[in-house]
Amino acid sequence: MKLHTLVSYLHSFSTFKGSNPNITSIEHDNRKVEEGSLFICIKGYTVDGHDFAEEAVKTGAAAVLAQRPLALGVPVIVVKDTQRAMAVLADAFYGHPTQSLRLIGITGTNGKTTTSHLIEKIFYDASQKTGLIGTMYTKVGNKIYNTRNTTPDSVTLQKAFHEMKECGVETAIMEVSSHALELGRVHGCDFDIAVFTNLTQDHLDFHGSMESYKHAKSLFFSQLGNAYVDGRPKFAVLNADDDAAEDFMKWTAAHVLTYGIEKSADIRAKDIEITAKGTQFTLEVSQLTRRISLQLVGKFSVYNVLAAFGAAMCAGLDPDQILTSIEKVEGVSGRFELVQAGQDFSVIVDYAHTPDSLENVLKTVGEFAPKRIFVIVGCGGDRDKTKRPIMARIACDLATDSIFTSDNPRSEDPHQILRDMEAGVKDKSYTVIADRMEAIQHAVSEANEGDVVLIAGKGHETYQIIGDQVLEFDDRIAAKEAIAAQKVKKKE
Ligand SMILES: CC(=O)N[C@H]1[C@@H](OP(=O)(O)OP(=O)(O)OC[C@H]2O[C@@H](n3ccc(=O)[nH]c3=O)[C@H](O)[C@@H]2O)O[C@H](CO)[C@@H](O)[C@@H]1O[C@H](C)C(=O)N[C@@H](C)C(=O)N[C@H](CCC(=O)O)C(=O)O
Ligand SMILES: Nc1ncnc2c1ncn2[C@@H]1O[C@H](COP(=O)(O)OP(=O)(O)OP(=O)(O)O)[C@@H](O)[C@H]1O
Ligand SMILES: N[C@H](CCC[C@H](N)C(=O)O)C(=O)O
Ligand SMILES: [Mg+2]
Repeated sequence: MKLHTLVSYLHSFSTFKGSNPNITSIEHDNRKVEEGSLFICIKGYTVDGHDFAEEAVKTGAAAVLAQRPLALGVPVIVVKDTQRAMAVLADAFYGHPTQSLRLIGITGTNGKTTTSHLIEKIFYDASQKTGLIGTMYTKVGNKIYNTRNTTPDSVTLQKAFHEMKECGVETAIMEVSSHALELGRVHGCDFDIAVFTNLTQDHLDFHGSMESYKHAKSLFFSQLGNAYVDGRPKFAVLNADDDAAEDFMKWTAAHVLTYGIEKSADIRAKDIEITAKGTQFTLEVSQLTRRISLQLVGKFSVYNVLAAFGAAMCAGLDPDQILTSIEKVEGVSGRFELVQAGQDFSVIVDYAHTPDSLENVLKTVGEFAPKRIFVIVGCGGDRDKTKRPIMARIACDLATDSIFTSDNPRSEDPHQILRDMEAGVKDKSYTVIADRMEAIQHAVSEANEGDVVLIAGKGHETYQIIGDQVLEFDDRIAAKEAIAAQKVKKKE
């Protein structure tokens, strides 16, 4: 696309004179620039992209978009907000892919990954070609790409949608994080269905307060558009049991479908029965009442299922077909995942890394655990510090044995993170073992027949980030190794 054509999509920019090169790609990282790229300078939290513009031009950038004039020998377009302009340009450069894709987004503190995987499974079973973007990976047709962020930056995002279009994807499902909403990563995405799971404490380091965290989430619904846009219906699927839903309902002009367990809702679950192997409940929606048998465990899983069901209903899928798909789902990687290594106690790996998710998962375990519950839990470094003492208290209140350990300390001192956790439980007993492998070994060596060991926080992650190092670490493998070593020890 020619530079002048591309730039014409921007509403306002400082006039520039100069050549009209062909733009071959859009990049905001100079290390990815190729001959003919448009390099976009982003002022980040760590560095300022403007400092890399010269390097980008040396590598072949044909033009630069910046927030201030730069003398570079290639056309420089100046805008007030390059982050916002990047979203507009990426959407245009890739041919507005989401205008002709069914796009379903899921936001909320917990349950985004699980719900998005459920929705993807439903559409896949309905013989649709699907795309998925989220915490675990980006899937385009049959191809899988690793992701750095739950919701990638606007260029990566639009590029993925474009690729989806190229390979015939009809429905794209994506997680929409609050960071993405705040930073405009999803500007330019034409969502058809916006799903809300819940709003509880997390990310206060970034948003500052629950109020502004909620505001970021609300943008998803207020920006959804009218009930019909170009003849396409727009839907907000909201969790009626979460207080925030009432406001989101007011702030969206789209059609609203609610789901819930406690309060009255369009889609309702009743008579829930939870066992270690699954969950049963009765689903009520308009004319349909059906007993559902899930392989997923916990009340929170019921919420995710209701949300996924609601989204699929909005897309016009057959309710019976949707429910058949849902009942077949065995689980999502790293979410309440059982580790079986021949031991006589249960080991569960789960991604609970917020107060609410930890409480939910421990209460769920409490529903069926006959004996002791060991929980191994840590809190991420460079993330919301205020959740640390709260998570420690939840662990001590709901488990019989709490072991505090490290969960991606990143640039922080792991011992300081542990001290922050301990501040919440001065009156309780617990064990602190900073090394995660040792913490798992400790729990495994203490657990007896019928006990449950819950390893929380890292779920599907296959790494431990300590300082700048990303070390290989997988809770599932660690647990298996610990169990095997324990068996050898017992034999000796
Ligand atoms: C706080 C935050 O969101 N940071 C994001 C931000 O990083 P940053 O502002 O530090 O970027 P930076 O390093 O200062 O770089 C500024 C600019 O210079 C460019 N640059 C940089 C270095 C260089 O050598 N050359 C160069 O051109 C960069 O490409 C960038 O355009 O922009 C990066 C590129 O888009 C993101 O990957 C990064 O996410 C980091 C990894 C992160 O940890 N984000 C978390 C907090 C986050 O966003 N989480 C949510 C999910 C949470 C949930 O699921 O609950 C998410 O959506 O992932
Ligand atoms: N609906 C829910 N309500 C509360 N807790 C939930 C819910 N669904 C899942 N959880 C808990 O939260 C953990 C994370 O779930 P999931 O990965 O689906 O959430 P997420 O919103 O994608 O998280 P992230 O923001 O880190 O990407 C699960 O392992 C489980 O413990
Ligand atoms: N999306 C979350 C994931 C947290 C996972 C946990 N293992 C941690 O590192 O804190 C975040 O980036 O805050
Ligand atoms: Mg996720």
